Amino acid sequence: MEIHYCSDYEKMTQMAFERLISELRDNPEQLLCPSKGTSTLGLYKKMAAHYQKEAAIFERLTIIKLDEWGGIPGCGPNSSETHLKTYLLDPLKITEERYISFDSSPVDAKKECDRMDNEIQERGPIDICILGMGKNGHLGFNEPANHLIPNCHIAELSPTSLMSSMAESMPDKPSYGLTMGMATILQSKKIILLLTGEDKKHTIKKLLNKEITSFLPASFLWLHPQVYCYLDKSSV
Ligand SMILES: O=C1O[C@H](COP(=O)(O)O)[C@@H](O)[C@H](O)[C@H]1O
Repeated sequence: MEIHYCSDYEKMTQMAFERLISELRDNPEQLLCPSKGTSTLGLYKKMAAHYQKEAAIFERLTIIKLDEWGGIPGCGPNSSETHLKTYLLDPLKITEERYISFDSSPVDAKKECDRMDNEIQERGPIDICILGMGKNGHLGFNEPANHLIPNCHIAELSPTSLMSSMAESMPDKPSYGLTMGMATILQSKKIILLLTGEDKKHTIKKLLNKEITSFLPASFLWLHPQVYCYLDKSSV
């Protein structure tokens, strides 16, 4: 993991943005997997603003959703779908055929995960995965546990996830999560990890110890050869 210590959130976002833009200029035909959340939001806003200057680098981009809250309406204000649509899909004019996504309220959640695995099989691997990390060290909805799951799966949401700002504002709580598994994430060719938040200090410190454990899913990123981690210094 290549760690870049940044003075604040803005600097962290700018550095990640420059890396991503340079990757897209080198090859605009990429499968990008962006996570939801506040850590990555600044980066998405910069990408949206940049579309006005250099639309061509986004015209062959395909986006795949990392995770989704299960059992809530996809078009509702708190879904990952709405988050991605507002901050990436609409501003970057990503057409339907260039978007792959978990349905938030499928009739059969297991079948929905199998469908996503097939999509990844056919159209993957992910070129660039953009990750934040939960307060408890989760990636997507791969929550700390004594074992982790490789492929797309139904996740039991941890109290930390259910207390996140996104979930807290939901009138009806999600009953489960739909997420890519750890193997799918780790098969990404490149990973950009954004770490920020006073409330994550303790977990970030543990991550920097380089001890790989299923109780800190983000620690598995130490096994990947190309992780670019941008760390907001106010979080260490
Ligand atoms: O629940 C989640 O949280 C992390 C981090 O969210 P943030 O708001 O603290 O940045 C997010 O990256 C992950 O995709 C999501 O499942």
